[in-house]
Amino acid sequence: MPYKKFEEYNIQVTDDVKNRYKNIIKDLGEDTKRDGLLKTPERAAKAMQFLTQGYHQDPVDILKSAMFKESYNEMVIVKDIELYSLCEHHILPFFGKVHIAYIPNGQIVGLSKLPRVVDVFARRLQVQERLTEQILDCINGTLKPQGVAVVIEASHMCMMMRGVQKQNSITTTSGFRGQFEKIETRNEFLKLIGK
Ligand SMILES: Nc1nc2c(ncn2[C@@H]2O[C@H](COP(=O)(O)OP(=O)(O)OP(=O)(O)O)[C@@H](O)[C@H]2O)c(=O)[nH]1
Ligand SMILES: [Zn+2]
Repeated sequence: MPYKKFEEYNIQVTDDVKNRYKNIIKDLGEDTKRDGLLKTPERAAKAMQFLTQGYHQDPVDILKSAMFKESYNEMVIVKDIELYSLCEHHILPFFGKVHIAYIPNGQIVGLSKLPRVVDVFARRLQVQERLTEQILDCINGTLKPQGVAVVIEASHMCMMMRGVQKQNSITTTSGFRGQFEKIETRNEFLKLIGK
């Protein structure tokens, strides 16, 4: 979509979501005319648009914008990438860290593009398992490295603030492609990220 059209669409979405939030706040028992709540529907709408902006971004374009020919063919690891996403079952946050490694196959990628790809997929309604696979498949399919590995460690607010109310459980998911399917390479990566 051209940028101007997208901006117009975005303003329309803010307006629609804002009106729905106003009803939700009322239904939940609050007074929407209370001073502190007057702008809340609009703020909440904009916050949710920010947190789901990944639907309108292309992670393949992001990677392709900074791929460079290089002969380096050892493991590249970017670890401890902060993650904030929304669980698709409760629309509550889950958050933690992502560790990514790849072994180049003639091309390297600008390092910042890896966290950017994480954000594109994280800023959608997600489950941790699918998020892990989407990051993995995007890097594998675009950069075509000799191998790629992704590990995510996250805490889910839906298990903390409500439901089972467990404060200290951490969920780990992982995925490995290419060279990382070999146990020695996978173990080297896990050792380097301290696992
Ligand atoms: N596999 C997976 N499950 C998730 C994720 N985020 C939240 N969930 C789970 O999704 C499940 C939804 O289960 P339901 O029984 O339909 O929902 P619920 O009644 O709210 O469940 P409780 O959370 O157990 O109270 C829960 O077990 C959540 O813990 C995720 O990223 N991956
Ligand atoms: Zn949840």
